[in-house]
Amino acid sequence: MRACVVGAGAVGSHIAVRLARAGHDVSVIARGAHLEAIRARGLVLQAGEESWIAEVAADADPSGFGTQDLVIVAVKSTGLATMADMLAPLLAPGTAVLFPQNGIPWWYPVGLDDKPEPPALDLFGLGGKFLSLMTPSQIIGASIYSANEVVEPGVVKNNTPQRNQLSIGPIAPDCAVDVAGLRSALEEAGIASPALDGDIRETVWMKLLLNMSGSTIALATSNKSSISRTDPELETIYRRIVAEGLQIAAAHGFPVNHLVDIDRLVASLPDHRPSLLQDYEAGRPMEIGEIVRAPQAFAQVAGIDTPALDVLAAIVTRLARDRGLYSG
Ligand SMILES: NC(=O)C1=CN([C@@H]2O[C@H](COP(=O)(O)OP(=O)(O)OC[C@H]3O[C@@H](n4cnc5c(N)ncnc54)[C@H](OP(=O)(O)O)[C@@H]3O)[C@@H](O)[C@H]2O)C=CC1
Ligand SMILES: CC(C)(CO)C(=O)C(=O)O
Repeated sequence: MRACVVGAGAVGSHIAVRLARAGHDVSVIARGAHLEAIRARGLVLQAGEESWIAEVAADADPSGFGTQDLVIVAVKSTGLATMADMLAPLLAPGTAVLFPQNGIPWWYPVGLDDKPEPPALDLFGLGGKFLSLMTPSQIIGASIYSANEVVEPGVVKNNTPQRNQLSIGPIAPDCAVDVAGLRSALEEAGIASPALDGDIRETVWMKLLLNMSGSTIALATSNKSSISRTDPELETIYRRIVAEGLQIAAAHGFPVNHLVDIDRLVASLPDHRPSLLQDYEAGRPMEIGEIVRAPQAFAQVAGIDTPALDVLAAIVTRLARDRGLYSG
């Protein structure tokens, strides 16, 4: 398979190295010192006791890579608009395009069946750009559980070597992608990708439960996600926000309570600085809109009170605005 990872940072580099190790023809789009290091020394993945180097083609400009079987758009949601302008040379009518962002994704309303109308979020405006480049039948929705960090240019550390899961699914009924084949390729590369019973949006909501709670608490307190496990008072807040998230998801047609074991969620909170905190500390634009404000907006249109989320949202939005990292 010819695969290009567009925006090979923490998550994208992890996937790129694993796919390359599994024998796929992988290229990456990166920039700055990270790009220079990949070109000079290869892309390094450290996972537990293991360390691998993948010699992947790397560039800041995708136009030389040609069309692909798979494009993984692994930038933050905040980088999607710019990246959309660069994607065309990679795309053929049969290219599968996978979006593994955290939070409510831009494609949420595309192909949504008879579920309640979502709120009108600015991020849904990205549909105009992407759907001029590809059809919904090419798009693979995704939700990723895999904790990664670029620890130095060219080197990515995986903080959850025991659990790396990329759940994927079509966003629309007329999907033209061999999703089962793609899942097998991911599994063979060492990334779990279980078959899903329901709509990929269900999985997106289940992941969002973790980020709207654990990532915001970690950001507000400058701690790893595990602080919501080791500090009893924060654990209480974490549980309240997850409960609120479950109500929001159910009100929007995704009742996932029976799939969520809150004690297991608490027990598995990773020793990892969540990407939201990584961005804050590095002074990069933050996914406050997608991870924090979006679930609030979904709650509002459904008439659901979210007192715990609202407190955290006010604090982390203030933090992000004060550093100019969120302007919504
Ligand atoms: N990190 C994690 O552990 C997890 C992250 N996620 C989600 O995955 C998504 C990706 O996150 P993550 O991997 O952490 O993000 P990163 O910021 O680490 O990676 C994105 C990469 O894309 C690069 N990039 C952005 N725009 C361009 C451009 N125009 N040209 C070339 N390169 C570009 C960035 O470069 P630069 O650094 O120069 O901006 C960066 O290297 C997010 O939605 C995140 O929430 C989900 C689960 C876990
Ligand atoms: C908490 C975690 C690692 C789960 O994948 C995550 O989503 C993030 O760092 O943004």
